[in-house]
Order: sequence, then structure tokens, then C-alpha cells
Amino acid sequence: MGLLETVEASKGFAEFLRRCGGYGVLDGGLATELERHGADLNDPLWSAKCLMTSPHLIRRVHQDYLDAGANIIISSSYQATLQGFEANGLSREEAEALLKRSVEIAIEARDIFNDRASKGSWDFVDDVSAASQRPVLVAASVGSYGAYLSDGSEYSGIYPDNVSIDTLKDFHRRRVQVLAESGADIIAFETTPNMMEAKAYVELLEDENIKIPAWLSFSCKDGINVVSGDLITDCAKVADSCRKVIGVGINCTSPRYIHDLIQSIQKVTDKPILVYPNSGETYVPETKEWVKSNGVQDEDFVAYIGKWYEAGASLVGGCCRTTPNTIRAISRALSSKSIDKRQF
Ligand SMILES: C[S+](C)CC[C@H](N)C(=O)O
Ligand SMILES: N[C@@H](CCS)C(=O)O
Ligand SMILES: [Zn+2]
Repeated sequence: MGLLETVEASKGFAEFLRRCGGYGVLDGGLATELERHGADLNDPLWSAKCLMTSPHLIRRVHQDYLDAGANIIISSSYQATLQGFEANGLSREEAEALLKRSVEIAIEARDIFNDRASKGSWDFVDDVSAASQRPVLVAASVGSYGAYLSDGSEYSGIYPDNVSIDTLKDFHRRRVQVLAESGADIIAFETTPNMMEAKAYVELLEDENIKIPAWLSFSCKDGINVVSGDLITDCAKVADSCRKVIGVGINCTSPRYIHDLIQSIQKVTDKPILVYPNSGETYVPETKEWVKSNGVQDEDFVAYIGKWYEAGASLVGGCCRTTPNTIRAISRALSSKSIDKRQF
């Protein structure tokens, strides 16, 4: 049974945040960290290709984020879709098993972390005693339909004209069911680029009676709009309307928009707000490379963390092109503040 199934999910999540010390630390970029370790992501499956080629590397990156201070690690299923695996020649059974495996790898990393914590066998974590008490959740990533298209449309929110809310529900349905039964604590709907997909997610959670809670996180193009142009407040209201959604947030968005976005989200929901921006660089889908825009360095990124917390963010981490160093710096920045115990 997942940690958040034991009691009503939102209360369970509030309790989790209290045990974390009032705020939670998310992990950083998974795919781009795999890439930094030599993985080739130039494939329609992007990081999900590593589930076939290098599961040991995925587990190692999860462990690196745990060692850096993460309270939540996000599985490697962002672009792991049954349709994508089948296009690679896998049977439906093999595809479902590989999807489930993405969560199992994260759980293995957590088990290794907890085992070392119980033995106190570290010389690299900041505070061995705090690490041994640290609660850790595993989130099952669900990337958008645009991620599956592999054309960068999770950063435009523009889908083909014939894509409807029913198309999106049919596309995600079995994947969400498999991930909900995988042992994950929570589903992370990530890099959501438009309101239609947010509606599809909340309808699926209800229609399919999904047993674990979820967060909805959006990719945004400025301080008030998700990348499609829909208002973040409208998207956050969709998330707020669903009792199975226990967090609302922003990910894979430039750090410079995060503060305004937190303020907007706060106007429409009391659910915990999570933020995990990318490095501020821009993704080029044609080459699957990142280029400098107004690139923000790790140090600059971390300088904002206290303000984001004060503005209302309860969970902070990093997305693409952030690293374990980013997460270590976030963890230190938050723990060095004397943070009030926020009530949920
Ligand atoms: C979050 S983006 C960098 C993921 C990769 C994209 N869906 C692609 O396949 O190019
Ligand atoms: N959790 C995913 C998000 C990509 S935008 C990753 O870090 O690879
Ligand atoms: Zn990202």
C-alpha cells in the first residue's frame, strides 16, 4: 500500500510535508542527468529508451537525487507510453511491464537509500541523522501527449486539430491505470501544456477510480499563461476541482516566471503548490538539444528559493538541465531558513 493511501490522500500529503519539516524537496532533471552521464536521448522515446538500454543508470540517478536531499523522486516514465513502446516492436504485455519497471527502479533506489539510512553508512550527505529520518515518496511520471509526439509540443500546447479531450483520455487511460497499480505513491502529470489535457487528466482520475493521488504541473511561457496561452489560473482551477489532485504546480519553465506563477495559483487553490523549473535554457526539438536563452546558473536559481517558499510554494525542485548539485543547494537553502510550520 502506498504511503498516501493510508489516510485520506490530502491529509496524508499534509502529514508527509510536516514530516519533511514544512516543505518538500523534489528531485531534479532525470532525462538530462541521464544524458550528462552519457545516455543518448535522440530517440522518439527520449529518456524512456533508457528503460530498455540502461536501467542501472536510471537507478543511479535516482540515488544521486536522494543523496542530494530529495523527498520525492519522479520515475522515468515521462515519455514511456504503451503506444511508443509498441512502435518499437514490444508486445502490449512487454510494454506494460516496462512501464511498471520505471516505478520499480525508483522504488529500488529508495530501498537502497533507506537501507543505508538505517545503517548510518554515509560520508556524503549533509546531515546523517536528518537523512535517516527523511520521508521519501515515489511519483510516477506521466508526460503529456505532446511529449509522446516528440516534436516539442509540450512547450507549445498546440496539438493537431483532430485531438479532442476524448483522444487524450483514450491515449493516457491504460498508462495511468498501469502506473496507479505499480507501487508508486502519487502520479505526477508533468509539463502539461494546455487546459484540455488537464481536464482529460482529472476526468480520467475520476472515471477510472484511480486509487493513488496525483499532482498536475504545467509548462508556462510567462508569469500568467501556460505555453498554449491558457491562463494558469484557469488550469489550476481544473486541478483544484478534483479531490484526487493533492498538488498543483509548474515545471520545466524558466525560473524567472516562477514567482508570479505561484502568486497566480495561490489565488485559486489551497492545495500545496509545487515548482520545479528548468535551467532557463530553451529546448530545440529538431536536434533534441538545449541552447542558452537567458540561461540561469544554479547559483542564481537557488537565490530565488526562499522567495518562492515565502510566496507559497511547499515543494521545490528542478526540471530539465538541473542536477543533483541544484537539489543539494535547494535543500541547504530551505533547511538554513527558519521556516514556520505551514498549516495545510
Ligand atoms: C521535456 S522535453 C525536453 C522532452 C523531449 C521531447 N518530448 C522530445 O521528444 O523531443
Ligand atoms: N521528469 C521528467 C520531466 C521532463 S520535462 C524528467 O526530469 O526527465
Ligand atoms: Zn523538464
